[in-house]
Amino acid sequence: MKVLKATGASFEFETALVGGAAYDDGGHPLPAATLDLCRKSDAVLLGAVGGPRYDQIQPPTLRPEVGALLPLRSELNLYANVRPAKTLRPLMQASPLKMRAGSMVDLVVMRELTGGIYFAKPRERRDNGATAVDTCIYHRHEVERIANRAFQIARQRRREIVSVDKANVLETSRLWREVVTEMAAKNPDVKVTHMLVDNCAMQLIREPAQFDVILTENMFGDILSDEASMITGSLGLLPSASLSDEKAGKVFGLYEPVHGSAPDIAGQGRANPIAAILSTALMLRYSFDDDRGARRIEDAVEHALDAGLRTADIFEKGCNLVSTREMGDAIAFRLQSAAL
Ligand SMILES: NC(=O)c1ccc[n+]([C@@H]2O[C@H](COP(=O)([O-])OP(=O)(O)OC[C@H]3O[C@@H](n4cnc5c(N)ncnc54)[C@H](O)[C@@H]3O)[C@@H](O)[C@H]2O)c1
Ligand SMILES: CC(C)[C@H](C(=O)O)[C@@H](O)C(=O)O
Ligand SMILES: [Mg+2]
Repeated sequence: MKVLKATGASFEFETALVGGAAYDDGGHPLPAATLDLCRKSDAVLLGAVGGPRYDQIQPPTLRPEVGALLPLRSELNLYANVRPAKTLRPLMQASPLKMRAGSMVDLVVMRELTGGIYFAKPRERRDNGATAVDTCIYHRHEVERIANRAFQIARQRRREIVSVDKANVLETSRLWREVVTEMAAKNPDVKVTHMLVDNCAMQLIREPAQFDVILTENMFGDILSDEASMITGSLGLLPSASLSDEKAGKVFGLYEPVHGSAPDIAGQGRANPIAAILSTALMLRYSFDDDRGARRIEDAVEHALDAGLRTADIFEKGCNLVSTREMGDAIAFRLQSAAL
């Protein structure tokens, strides 16, 4: 919010509880008032939910992830999850991969977000708990709509989609591949290839530069986006946009970092705020049709890094170690001074 205010544009902010904070307050991680407020808004900024304090709540449907984050995504129809991963120029050395041309990354994971094994039923225990069941279901229209968004995004980039699945084993993946193949024939301006998810996990480390758009289902996208983040240097750098259908030229979206609540470092001023800050840039780009504003935020982030500021996760010798707040302040300050 500090960074958005520093852009000089006018926003009306309202806040609402979600996750553990909402559970502590009223016994439910997604209060009806929070969902209503999201529905009435043009866009939602979300702070990560979850943490060890809430991992044992029974039933699991009252936990922050299953009881709040997933219902928010499905209730708001946020089926298209855009997760860009890009090597930032000042952080060329921050990747644990040996830096050579092939290990630079500039890709987008297009993750299907409201279907698959995260949502399908039955999901239950049987035999007094000794057997566990999760179900993976995909419908043709769910694949079509996320693939359509991937084609749109690819057209703004290098026009290459790698569709990632496990079609050698899973029936849902065979449907996925069938539908994407049909759609590729109708969109010949975009190059579409297919890759099995285990190979993709390996190729991301071997030569991440080969990827432009990775189109994939819910759980594979969750895993591959965390993997892609590390190629850029830290999970603390990766933003995400979860988008609904376009209505009357407007795209409703929820914006959050790819990372979680980082309980191991929470409250110590060590978390990198850049993933959250870059998520506000995606908000301007997708929900407010303000690409210039988005670029200004992205430039301010790069400026702070160019100035040598580093939170602990991306610290390198010779740089200036700063706290979460100091990094946020520096980025906001840059935006304010650039606006003068
Ligand atoms: N969108 C969300 O709300 C979301 C996403 C992922 C995980 N979670 C939840 O978060 C909790 C913790 O999960 P986890 O530990 O597996 O994943 P996590 O993403 O919270 O943390 C994984 C590792 O990355 C580090 N990290 C994460 N964000 C960072 C940042 N901004 N700066 C520096 N380091 C950072 C953490 O310190 C940790 O070592 C769980 O309850 C999980 O369900 C929530
Ligand atoms: C917290 C969890 C439910 C969530 C997911 O798996 O989608 C997170 O890992 C993410 O990537 O947004
Ligand atoms: Mg995840």
